[in-house]
Amino acid sequence: MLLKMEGISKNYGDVQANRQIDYDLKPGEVHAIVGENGAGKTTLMRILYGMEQPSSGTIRIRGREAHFADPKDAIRHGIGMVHQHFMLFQNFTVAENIVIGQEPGKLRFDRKAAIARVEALSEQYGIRVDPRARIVDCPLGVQQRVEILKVLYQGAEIIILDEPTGVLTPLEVGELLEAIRTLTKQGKSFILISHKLNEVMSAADRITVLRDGEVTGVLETSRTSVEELSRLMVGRPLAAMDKQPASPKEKVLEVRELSVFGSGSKPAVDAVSLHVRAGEIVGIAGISGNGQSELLQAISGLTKPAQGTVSLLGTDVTGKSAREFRNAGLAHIPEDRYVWGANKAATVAETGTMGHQRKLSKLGFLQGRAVKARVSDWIKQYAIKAGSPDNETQNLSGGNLQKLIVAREIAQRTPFLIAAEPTRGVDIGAMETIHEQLLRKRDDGGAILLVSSELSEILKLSDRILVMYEGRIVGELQEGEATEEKLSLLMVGGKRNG
Ligand SMILES: Nc1ncnc2c1ncn2[C@@H]1O[C@H](COP(=O)(O)OP(=O)(O)OP(=O)(O)O)[C@@H](O)[C@H]1O
Repeated sequence: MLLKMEGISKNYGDVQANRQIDYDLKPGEVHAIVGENGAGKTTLMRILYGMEQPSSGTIRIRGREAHFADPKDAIRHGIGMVHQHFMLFQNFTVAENIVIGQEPGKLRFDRKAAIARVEALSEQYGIRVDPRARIVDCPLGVQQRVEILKVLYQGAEIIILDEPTGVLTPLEVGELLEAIRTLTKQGKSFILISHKLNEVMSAADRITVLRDGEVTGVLETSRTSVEELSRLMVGRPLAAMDKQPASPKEKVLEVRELSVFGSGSKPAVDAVSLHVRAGEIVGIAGISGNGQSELLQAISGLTKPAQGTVSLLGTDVTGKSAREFRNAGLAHIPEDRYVWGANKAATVAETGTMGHQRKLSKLGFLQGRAVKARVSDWIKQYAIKAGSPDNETQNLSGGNLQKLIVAREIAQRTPFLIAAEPTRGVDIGAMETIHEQLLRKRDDGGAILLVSSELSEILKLSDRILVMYEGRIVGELQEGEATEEKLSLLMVGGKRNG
């Protein structure tokens, strides 16, 4: 056995994040780990990568007991980790990022040698990159390949992939799965952490399921199903969702000829017009980086547009502040929960009021008890593993923080909601709850603009779908006529037939 983790436990105060976990990995194997938010997946991997020490348990590599004081130790033992948020230097080239820490050249950085090494590595493992390209200019799929080459350069035999497909396009997901297949043929092994059970089923040989810090099953992929995995993860079968046709009413959001400049010389959003009515969900499909982020920032008051107008319920709010947008009826589940949605040092209750303090204040004082009661309700309703409302936000697992922000924004009962990647990083049970809540808001007359890189999510929830490509809306499809194929074609700039 290449890797054997035995009886791993980890406590954080009263929280038992890992309980007596056994996990092993063979050479050339993909062994996935699945489980609800807060089940303990990240904790187990942080232990394997030397970022945390277990409270008890042992790790063996090829039969020999190993102790990792820090990630450098883990790397020396052949363990590499590709994090959910890539850790590359944006202004450096691909080659520089790969060799950093073990650069060729004694006194000066030997650029030519670095490029040659990266070319050889890329050839050896069949993973294509341009060593001279700067990271800022590389799409996310390429950046991920750079991360994988970087750990291979460091000598990794075991590669941990933490939620690797969250930010990828369908095409890039296919390329990643192909790269995994090529590397396992060469004897490399993968630990794959993912909430996407279909991808897990197609990539993994075995799957370990965690629930509340414990192993509830170790399954051969060929002998299990998505249904069995869900049951082991969540402890109950998932119900099919019932979506009634929409009955759209008055226009709530109206955007006219909106243009926004981003970092490039061309507008990131180019004369976009759209509207969302009360009682409908309008989905925006598109490969990330086609202007969706800039569009959302301009229609939520985070940036000012160069041109065009935005109105909410008939009031022109163009160029107003985020607070004025909120006062005019906006709630916003932001794309990046750490940049816009939460303050890590705040308590769970404070994060639960961010952006909405005024509504919860009397005579300028925040009503602490009322806030805690509300947050406690959400904790129950969305099954958020948060401990108490006084806990620190930074102790929440990624998916639990996402659930808290979603709960906060839906609970405002505003006429308009922007939902950007609302289920990124959340488990299938929570995804079901979030989808139900979004539909309920729509049925209560809310107008929702949904932006998601998950086509299945767009197709499941939207009443109308707009496709964004290079800053423009290049197509509009009604609920019944949209398919994954039609959307995918429009998303890469292709024309719609018939
Ligand atoms: N530093 C910490 N202090 C206190 N509690 C923590 C800390 N890190 C994690 N936890 C808790 O340990 C539990 C397991 O968290 P972990 O991040 O391992 O879950 P996960 O399965 O990776 O979840 P997700 O799918 O949301 O990423 C959670 O209840 C979390 O709140």
